[in-house]
Amino acid sequence: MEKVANTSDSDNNGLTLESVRQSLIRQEDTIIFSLIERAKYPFNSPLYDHDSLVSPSMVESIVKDSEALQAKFGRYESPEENPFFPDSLPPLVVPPHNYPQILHPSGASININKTIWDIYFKQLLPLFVPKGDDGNYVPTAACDLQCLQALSRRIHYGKFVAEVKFIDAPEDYGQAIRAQDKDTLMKLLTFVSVEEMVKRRVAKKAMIFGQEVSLNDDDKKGKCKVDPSVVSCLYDKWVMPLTKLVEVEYLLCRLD
Ligand SMILES: C=C(O[C@@H]1C=C(C(=O)O)C=C[C@H]1O)C(=O)O
Repeated sequence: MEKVANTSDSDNNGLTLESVRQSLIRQEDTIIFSLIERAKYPFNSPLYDHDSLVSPSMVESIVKDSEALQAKFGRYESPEENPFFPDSLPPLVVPPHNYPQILHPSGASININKTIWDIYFKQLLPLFVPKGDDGNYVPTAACDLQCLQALSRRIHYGKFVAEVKFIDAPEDYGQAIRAQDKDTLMKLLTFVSVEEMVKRRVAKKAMIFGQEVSLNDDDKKGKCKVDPSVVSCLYDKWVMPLTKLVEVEYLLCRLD
């Protein structure tokens, strides 16, 4: 009988490295459109102020309450979704959807949203929104929520990437996992040429999605709504390294 070269189709509900990469490419659109939407508003610092050490900021309350509402209707039943405030989420009010169990159970609970939250507000936001305060706090927070959820979904999708890579080469990965060797795992899962393509593609998408569209061809194109080099830098410095961190964390407990 002929040997099947790639076992991932049968083992993983049709998920392959190619299909997870296609999903990451589509998620780039969501991330870039959500950044463009957030860039409509200035920084709006009152959203992020704490009155005291104990009381939450406005954005924290809005994200927390939005997550609670979405949890009731099953958002976090999906293995692709991870909450920023996982404690005390309300129970489901709808029947659970039976998502296929693709991920290894111990890796499924990895959640690095605290890191994503800090990077988004402290480092990323000041890079692409103008300074100022226009009072549109709730629409601005709604955009922050969109950006956070899109970034979180993309970065935690590293679990699926890691799963298909493991299934495709269980011996190579198995050895490094048993040795709990993070450096070797990082080397095995890294594809520099893919990362270079991602950086170039997201810059190009930012340029195309963020341009002014006019019916008059003679109109001068204004500047992009989000600087393409900021998007490429976001992927280079944070999105891809964090995705790989999730991949390593997932693999470390893949044989538990
Ligand atoms: C996601 C993958 O794993 C790694 C992370 C990448 C990313 O976050 O875009 C790209 C290439 C790999 O170094 C992949 O192989 O596609």
